[in-house]
Amino acid sequence: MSRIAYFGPQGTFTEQAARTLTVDDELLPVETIPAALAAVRKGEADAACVPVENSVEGPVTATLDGLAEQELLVAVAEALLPVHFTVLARTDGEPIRTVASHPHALAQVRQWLEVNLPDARPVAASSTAAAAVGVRQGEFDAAVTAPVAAEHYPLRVLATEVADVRDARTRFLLLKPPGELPEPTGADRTSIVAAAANRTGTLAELLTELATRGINLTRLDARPTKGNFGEYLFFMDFEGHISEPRIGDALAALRRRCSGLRFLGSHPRADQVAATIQPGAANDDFTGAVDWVAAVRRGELA
Ligand SMILES: O=C(O)C(=O)C[C@]1(C(=O)O)C=C[C@@H](O)C=C1
Repeated sequence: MSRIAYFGPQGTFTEQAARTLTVDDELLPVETIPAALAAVRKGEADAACVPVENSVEGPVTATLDGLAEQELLVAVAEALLPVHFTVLARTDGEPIRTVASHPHALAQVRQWLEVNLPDARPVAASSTAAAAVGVRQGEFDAAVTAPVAAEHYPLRVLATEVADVRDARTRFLLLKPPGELPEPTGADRTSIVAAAANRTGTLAELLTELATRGINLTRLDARPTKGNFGEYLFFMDFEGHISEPRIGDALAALRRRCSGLRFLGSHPRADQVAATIQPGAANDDFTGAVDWVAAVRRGELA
């Protein structure tokens, strides 16, 4: 049985994601995303489950920063959850003056709050479930939570299915120390973080390495290096698996071009969308071309 640290406490969306990614494993709630990553790095957990991006609010920066720093962790699986919220309130019927949640959650219900709780002040909490704990303890009057939080925290259900944007989704990663990679499935995602020199055209050069190999980018986020203005780390997700010749070829080219490159994993996509393969960019095209060069070198082909 593995120990999975997840961004908790109990009743977060991340707990739901961890349950879809694990079977019979021990789930360990921790208060923050850095704490979940640290638990794996310190050997207190075998894997960590954390959110990485939301279709409305974009990247979860604590996860990106945590993956760029310290010992390497790689994603071995992902989960995609639909995101709509339940609003839980104190049970004494007092007016609601504060409404707490994770900043990503508050951003996804801004319009709903303006219409339905116009007098309530939004307050950032470390997670949606931590906000519910805060309401139980009398710190806040209401919390914007995952639907499952209502089962863990006995509070008054003020509203369900709350979301400014229908069909919002959050993607979660299961992260482990480097080891055996998941098998390729044909519908995989590879993630990297690249440090590039601050000069004209570097980002375009990196993207061109993918584009010329017919590799479809699925996410691009820039995070500051926290040093000089203008210096960024580029987080890229693209279709394909490192075991494929076309992806290996692209990674080798990126490795040459970047001042620093971290491989953050190749794993099956939760939506099972198969990679788009451009003409001339199939794995057979890459291996065939390498074989041809070898034959020419041996003097077998003109
Ligand atoms: O606080 C939680 O419940 C989380 O799992 C975090 C998180 C996020 O980081 O985006 C997950 C999904 C929702 O988009 C809102 C919050």
